[in-house]
Amino acid sequence: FHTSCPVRCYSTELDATVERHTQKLRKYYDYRRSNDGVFLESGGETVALPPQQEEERTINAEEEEEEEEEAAASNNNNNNNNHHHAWGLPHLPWQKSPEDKEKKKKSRSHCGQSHYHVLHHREIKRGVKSHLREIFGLGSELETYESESEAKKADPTRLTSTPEWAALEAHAREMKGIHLRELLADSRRVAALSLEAAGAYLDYSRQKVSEETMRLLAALARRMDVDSKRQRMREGDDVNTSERRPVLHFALRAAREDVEKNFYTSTVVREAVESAISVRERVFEFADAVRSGVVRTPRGENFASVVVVGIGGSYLGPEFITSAINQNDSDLDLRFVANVDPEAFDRETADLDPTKTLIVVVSKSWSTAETLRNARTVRDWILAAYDDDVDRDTVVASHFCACASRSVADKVKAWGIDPDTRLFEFWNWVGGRYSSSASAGLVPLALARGSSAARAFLEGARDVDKHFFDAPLEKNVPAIMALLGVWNVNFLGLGARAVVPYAHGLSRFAAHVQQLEMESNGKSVTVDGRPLDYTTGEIVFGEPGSNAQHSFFQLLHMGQCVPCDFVGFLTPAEGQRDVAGHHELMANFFAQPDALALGRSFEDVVTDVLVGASDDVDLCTHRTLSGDRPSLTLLFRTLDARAVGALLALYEHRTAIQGWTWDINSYDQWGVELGKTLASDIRQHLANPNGDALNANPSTKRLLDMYLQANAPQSSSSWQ
Ligand SMILES: O=P(O)(O)OC[C@H]1O[C@H](O)[C@H](O)[C@@H](O)[C@@H]1O
Repeated sequence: FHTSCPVRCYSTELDATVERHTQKLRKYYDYRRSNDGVFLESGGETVALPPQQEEERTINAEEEEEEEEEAAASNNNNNNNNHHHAWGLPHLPWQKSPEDKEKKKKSRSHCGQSHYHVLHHREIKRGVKSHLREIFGLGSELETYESESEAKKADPTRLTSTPEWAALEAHAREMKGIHLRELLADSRRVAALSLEAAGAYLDYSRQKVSEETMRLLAALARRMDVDSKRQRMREGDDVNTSERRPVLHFALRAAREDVEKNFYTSTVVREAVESAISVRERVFEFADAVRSGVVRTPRGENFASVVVVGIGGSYLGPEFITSAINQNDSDLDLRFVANVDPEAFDRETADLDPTKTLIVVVSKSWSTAETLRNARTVRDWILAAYDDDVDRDTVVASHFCACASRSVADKVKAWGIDPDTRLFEFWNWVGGRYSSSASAGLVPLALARGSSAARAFLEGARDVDKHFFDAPLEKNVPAIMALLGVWNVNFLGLGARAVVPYAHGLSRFAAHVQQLEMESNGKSVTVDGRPLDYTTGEIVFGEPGSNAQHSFFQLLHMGQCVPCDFVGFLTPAEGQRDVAGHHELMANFFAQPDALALGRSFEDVVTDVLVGASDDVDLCTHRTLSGDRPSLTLLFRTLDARAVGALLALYEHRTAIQGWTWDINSYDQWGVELGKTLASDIRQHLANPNGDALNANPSTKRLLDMYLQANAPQSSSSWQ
């Protein structure tokens, strides 16, 4: 309780009482309120903070802004009135009544995402209060507790209380009013807002930013100590604070030279690099032996296919990298079975010969229910294909290998896999979604595409690691991408992002980035447990271009504004000789960002009618695109293993910089645990419906009854 108590978020008058109980709690109650405002005692100094609450400030700012917008719109309306009449447009009610404004104000407080900030804050506050009541026997003192959230809001260490945050809020009001058409007309801007590093060229001139915006964002990141957090990661400190471990996935692609030349100096990192190299070499040796037929099936035949069983980080990254790197030689046929739906297994294995299939089970924890179930299904499938001529243990030992944490070696052994030869371990300093450069990604990649492709992949990632650790934030590709995300989410209110690679090989890239970012940065408390009052994380989705243009791009052009990452390649992918086809693809790649940014003005559409190119006056408003929709362009030379490694590392580091700026831990995922626990109770209930009654709400009970009825022998269930 003492070290994790979130009470320290709140101002309190409780010190005197609490001190009677424990001296240690004192540091959690260091706020004082006075009638003049809020005072924070910090290191013996008292800092006065303005009494106005942040929520009020935001609402006032928004109102001012709205009034400005209304005034601008009304001017615009007067200027354009002739158009409206000439083209028969409906009257547009620019002016809002005072009642409308009042209604809007009411509905705005605690709506959308901020409802959840308030909810989480209340949840913790309620818990803390009952904790104090039960453990410390506090009673009437808690009355004062109700008003303490004001002090919390004025905590100057909180991201939203920093002067840099306020400066960005003010700056955003200015930038919102400048259309991208105007910004893009400035020829100096492209040079200022683009850079090349580690084989990647980033153009972010189509973001709604100026050089000043970037300066302010870097200042915010520095205020949040991003530079020193990055250094702490590089030195192997426990930056994953809630799990008390370092975060060292960059060590997985380091070379010995990086240690010898003191790029990495700490003992922790040096040891990590050494362990990574030794497992990596074992992986490559094994993969080469399988591919060359030295390692064979129990019947002495060559393996023809590989089935990788894993889920989440043990699936999405490995699938992304292996499908992106296509060597087009005599590759082993590679399949992934992730979903616990039996259909996944059936579909992926229907055309495979089990006696010639090597199985790679990827699970860091070796306890993920879906993976263990699928692994059992695969084992049964293989065993069933053998007559009694080969003994069961030999079949499992020959057909299976494992990528898992060393700490679960016993469980791997119990499964029938020899931990000394067939376990390719990774360490607790590699998070699941960061394990593509660990054995989780390297075993499938080296088996399917060869060890030289896997080495090139690691080198591409290593180039980015070096750039990431060395370059200042202003010249750092992943840092710039990260801060643009913060800008869009927190200052422009754009919480989603589309990732659109113009390369068929990157079909699974968006799914990987989705997990990487959403699991890393979707958090509700700061690293030290304080409830957040700002949004973190981005809603990431995507499909490869040009397919995406024909599915969700309509909304991006005319509906909600969703910033996009466009990823493209200057030359066709390795082995692809259809250059004209690549031109066709890239014509779309270059066109879409401009269509989003520039849109199509009403005047332009009207001109079509005037010159006779179109005769449908009624469609003028339908065909107008307001533009001003931000995107960034990321270009690589060609889609090869090196570029895939670079892409992987860029997005990993982007995620880190955002997490540090948002003051959250990007390396835990407590949110996914609850669902697993509930599923476990339900699983038991489904296996034994007549056993102990399930403690569930009426809705779930009813749904389960329907389910059990439908699956009962001779079911006659109906939906009524
Ligand atoms: O590799 P495993 O231990 O099987 O974990 C597989 C996945 O399951 C979890 O639910 C996590 O949300 C993921 O981060 C993890 O990658």
